[in-house]
Amino acid sequence: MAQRVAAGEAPAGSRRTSRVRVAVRLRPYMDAQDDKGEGSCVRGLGPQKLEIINWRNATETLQYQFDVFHGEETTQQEVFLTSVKPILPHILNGQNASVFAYGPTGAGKTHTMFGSQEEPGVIPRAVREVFNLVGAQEKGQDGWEYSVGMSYLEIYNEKVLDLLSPGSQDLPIREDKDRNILIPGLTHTPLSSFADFDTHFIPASLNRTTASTKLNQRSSRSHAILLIKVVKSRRGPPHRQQTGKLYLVDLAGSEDNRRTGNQGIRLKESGAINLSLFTLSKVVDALNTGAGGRVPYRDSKLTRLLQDSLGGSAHSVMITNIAPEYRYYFDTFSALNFAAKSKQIVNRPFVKETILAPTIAHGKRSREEREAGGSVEPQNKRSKEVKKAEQSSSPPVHPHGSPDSSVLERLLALEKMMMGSAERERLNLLKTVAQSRKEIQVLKEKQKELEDKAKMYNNQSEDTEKESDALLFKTDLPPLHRKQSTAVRPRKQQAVVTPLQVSQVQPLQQCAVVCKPSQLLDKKKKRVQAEVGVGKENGGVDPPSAVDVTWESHLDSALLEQSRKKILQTLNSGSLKELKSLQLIGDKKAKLIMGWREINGDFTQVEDLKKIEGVSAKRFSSFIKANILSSMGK
Ligand SMILES: Nc1ncnc2c1ncn2[C@@H]1O[C@H](COP(=O)(O)OP(=O)(O)OP(=O)(O)O)[C@@H](O)[C@H]1O
Repeated sequence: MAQRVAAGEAPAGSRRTSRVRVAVRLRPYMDAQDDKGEGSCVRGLGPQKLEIINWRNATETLQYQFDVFHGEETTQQEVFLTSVKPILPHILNGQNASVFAYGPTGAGKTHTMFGSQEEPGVIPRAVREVFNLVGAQEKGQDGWEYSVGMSYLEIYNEKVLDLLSPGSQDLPIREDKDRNILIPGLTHTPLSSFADFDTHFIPASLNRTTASTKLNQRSSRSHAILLIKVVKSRRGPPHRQQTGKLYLVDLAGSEDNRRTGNQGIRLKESGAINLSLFTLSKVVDALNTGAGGRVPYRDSKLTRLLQDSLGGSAHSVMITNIAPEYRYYFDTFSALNFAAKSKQIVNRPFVKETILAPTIAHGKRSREEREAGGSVEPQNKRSKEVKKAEQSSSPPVHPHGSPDSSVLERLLALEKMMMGSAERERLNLLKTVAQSRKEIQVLKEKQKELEDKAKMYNNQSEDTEKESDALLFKTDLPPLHRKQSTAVRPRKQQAVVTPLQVSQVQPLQQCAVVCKPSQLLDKKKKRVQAEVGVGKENGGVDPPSAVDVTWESHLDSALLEQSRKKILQTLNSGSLKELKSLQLIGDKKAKLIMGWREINGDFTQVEDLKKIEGVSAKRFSSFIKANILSSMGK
């Protein structure tokens, strides 16, 4: 039976909760994945750093730092040597370890973990190394006897299935008194050598659930978990035994169902996949921020199973796989935010450098050119274009080439969801009354600014509009940029470069909230506001000020704002009981809110409540009125 190393035998400091080491691997750019020929949206900056274009502003990049960054040209051998080999000796000392590949579908997880005959991945290399280490110990006659064995399972739709015994039922996960995680009924096969491992592993891998999705012909629909157990027994008395476990995990892809084209069974599968990955992200976050709070291992089968090999005294490495093509932008951005808890915005026209020189993206530049870091275009032409692009101010990137407001909405929600607990606490503090008042003051000023600009905009003649369009189209930018320039021209009016972390306060959106009826825009202004993207930023939801405000007009705008914030706070962090304490929210609605929150993260604004099943616009109006009035004691 698995027995973890006694405290006295563990190397000093190993009983601390370990951080999960995070490596990022960028797979090579593939023409076939880039039908628009847009090039890469992400690139490496060194052994730990990379940058991705900022979706809010194409003239900026977001830089991330990780424990290790494996660039496009990194070999399987290098990934293994840097990220995996160093943790393997711990298995022979009765400690646990886990290596898991995370990332969007099609980004290279299976390649990293399994590889191919010619380029074997982490799994075959790690198992071979375990046998090498055991062999070396036995040769050294250290007084211990070693035995190696394997189990192999998949978690599919939250069911634990034995890959060494296909057709088996969902297996239970248990914990013994020493907090070891056990799976009664799971096949354990003793192994005598690496060749022996291969004969069991290869056919069992074919039992894994895969399917073809729009993004990957052979997409893994389950989390595949290989367990290698090393049991070490003392030859002579006193007879003691230590067990070390190594989990090698190829996670199913994190995915956006709109892109994968998933429906029916595929949609159900990805619901389960995304939920367990979301829990994994919470676990990794809790371990790495060391907040000392509850680590939510029990919230999914995947994290429950990995509980004794993730955090605690275990050694864990997460290899986040990402793809460079623009069509993966949203997934790459999500994966990076999952993996890193900090990032930096840098003013740097990444897109211009990449896209204006298509030969770079297609890998056709000579080695000298790459090493020199120069572009194939004449320097003066490039710098002119860069300048033009900078002047066109803050065009947001439209990942996957479509200016879809729902994608923007999801990016905003994602940023919010990915924030670490320290930032959450900071935000909670921000929500004190004093702070709120200050914010409202700023927002009022911005509101005035917006109105002035809307006025100015209206005064512009059609001719001027045409003229400026012509100017924008005169640039030599490729189609993507022209499209962006047109689509986002009105955003010039809010070209504020803010760190992503403060995106909680969205000036335009909040301006709408503090509007008084007397300040309401007339029809023409509303049209302009729609053009400047107020509705889009809010995911197409009407700004509340533009709907029913008659009763609100009698109330102090600061108090109104405060009440809305309070309601939003309850929606985002309230328990079932607290949610039910809201007016017009019963047990069913409270549960639906909790479910929505679990899948989509925080509500960005109270209007998001309309996305909950059964909450019509009318019902929402009654809800907001009842709750605001009740919070004011009227
Ligand atoms: N580093 C790499 N070098 C060369 N080819 C790669 C690399 N990474 C991935 N590929 C190729 O990209 C394609 C997709 O990779 P893979 O199947 O490993 O993705 P995945 O993340 O496991 O996807 P899914 O989650 O859908 O299973 C495969 O054809 C694979 O061979």
